[in-house]
Amino acid sequence: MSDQTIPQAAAPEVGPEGPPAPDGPTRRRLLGTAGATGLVLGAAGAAVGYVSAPAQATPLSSIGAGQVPFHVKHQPGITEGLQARGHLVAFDLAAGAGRKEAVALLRRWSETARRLMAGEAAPNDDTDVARDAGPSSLTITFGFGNSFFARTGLEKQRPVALDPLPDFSSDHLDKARSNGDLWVQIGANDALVAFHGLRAIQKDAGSAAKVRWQMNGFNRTPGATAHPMTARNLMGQMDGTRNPKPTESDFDQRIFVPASSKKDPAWMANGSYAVVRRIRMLLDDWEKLSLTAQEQVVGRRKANGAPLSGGDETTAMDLEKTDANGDLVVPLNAHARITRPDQNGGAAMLRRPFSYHDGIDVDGTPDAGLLFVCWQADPLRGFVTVQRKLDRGDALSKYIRHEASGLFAVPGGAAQGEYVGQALLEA
Ligand SMILES: C=CC1=C(C)c2cc3[nH]c(cc4nc(cc5[nH]c(cc1n2)c(C)c5CCC(=O)O)C(CCC(=O)O)=C4C)c(C)c3C=C
Ligand SMILES: [Fe+2]
Repeated sequence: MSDQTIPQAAAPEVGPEGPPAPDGPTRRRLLGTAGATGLVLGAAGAAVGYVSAPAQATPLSSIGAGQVPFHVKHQPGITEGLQARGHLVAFDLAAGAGRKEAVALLRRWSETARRLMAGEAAPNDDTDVARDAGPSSLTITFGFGNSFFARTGLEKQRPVALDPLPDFSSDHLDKARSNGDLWVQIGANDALVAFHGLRAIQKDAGSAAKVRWQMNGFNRTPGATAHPMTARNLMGQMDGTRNPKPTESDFDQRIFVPASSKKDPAWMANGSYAVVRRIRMLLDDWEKLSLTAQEQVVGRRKANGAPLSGGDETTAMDLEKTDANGDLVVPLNAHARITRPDQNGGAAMLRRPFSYHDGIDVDGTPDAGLLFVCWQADPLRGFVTVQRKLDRGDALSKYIRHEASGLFAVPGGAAQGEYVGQALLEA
């Protein structure tokens, strides 16, 4: 199994003629051809309807061609750059389904994920939704919730780290949209490719599992701005500046379970724990604040993400700096101050969220915010430690509401010929 060293999804090597094919063009090559050619012809010939694609190969655009490998040390969808579109979906095993059905399901899901991530058709009944696109950096990531283990008779394999998250005073959680036996995260840089993945995963579930909840999210399209590495959230802030970087020496130790872990079961080696929170943003209240007030809430400049103590986005925050009146320039309750690892006993997590917008309530309030997904080797030391601190006095808390929650054990990536979770299910 190869090491996963791809901070951004890589485009496959596709020459002007497409990838070499031993016995004629591959399906993906044809898909790319049809997509690109159809686009050009479609613009010119809209009045005469669709034109069938000629057989010459035309390379996919760089976004369509982005491909993330499936058989890697850590599951895909954790360290890759943010994707433009995301779907989160949780399933509960059906009544009467147990370990045997779970094995078959994870086998089906893994094969579907492997194929779709390579830009191939789904194994059964492909819906053709992504026919004209490449893999568009599709990732499909699988996790297990606390309730999965009793359902499958695998209680002894349940990680202690999956103990339910504590209640936080600011929680407004909807139980029906929280947790679940199984969790799947689907991300891609194209909305149709992502939906295609979601539909295939749902169809694969068949009678073995039923959807418990499902959420849709989005991020900026790659290449759409001059600051490709730091995205903005729906409050307009640069969000992700201080994320741990794969190049840092302690990155793996903070984000992934080591094979030598004494507190995690062996099947979690190279895995990670995902905390998922649907956090609504109270945008009407937030947008009434002046720019200065918004910056005081976060502790960073809105325009460029620089700390209020000065410099640019990457400048270290000076926590002690005072203004002419002797007041701290980064307020004591500023979000970016109190979430820092050095204020939380070293607690760190990799935040990899999607924004969401689920329409407008009857009173005109947007149902919009953040599908906050964070990754860590230990959720108690990571998310829980920081959220407890935020619960005690985060200036941002007046403007957000946690509405749903999930905690999932995400095993390491599947080796060639294996399926995700095999080490657990065949333990
Ligand atoms: C419990 C963990 C966290 C929750 C929940 C959370 C919600 C949340 N955050 C923002 C906006 C920003 N967060 C920023 C930094 C930041 N946030 C957390 C943790 C949670 N945030 C951490 C660990 C950090 C990094 C701290 C550090 O290492 O210094 C920032 C600043 C820029 C950045 O570093 O990303 C912003 C902006 C929102 C809007 C939100 C809920 C909707
Ligand atoms: Fe934050």
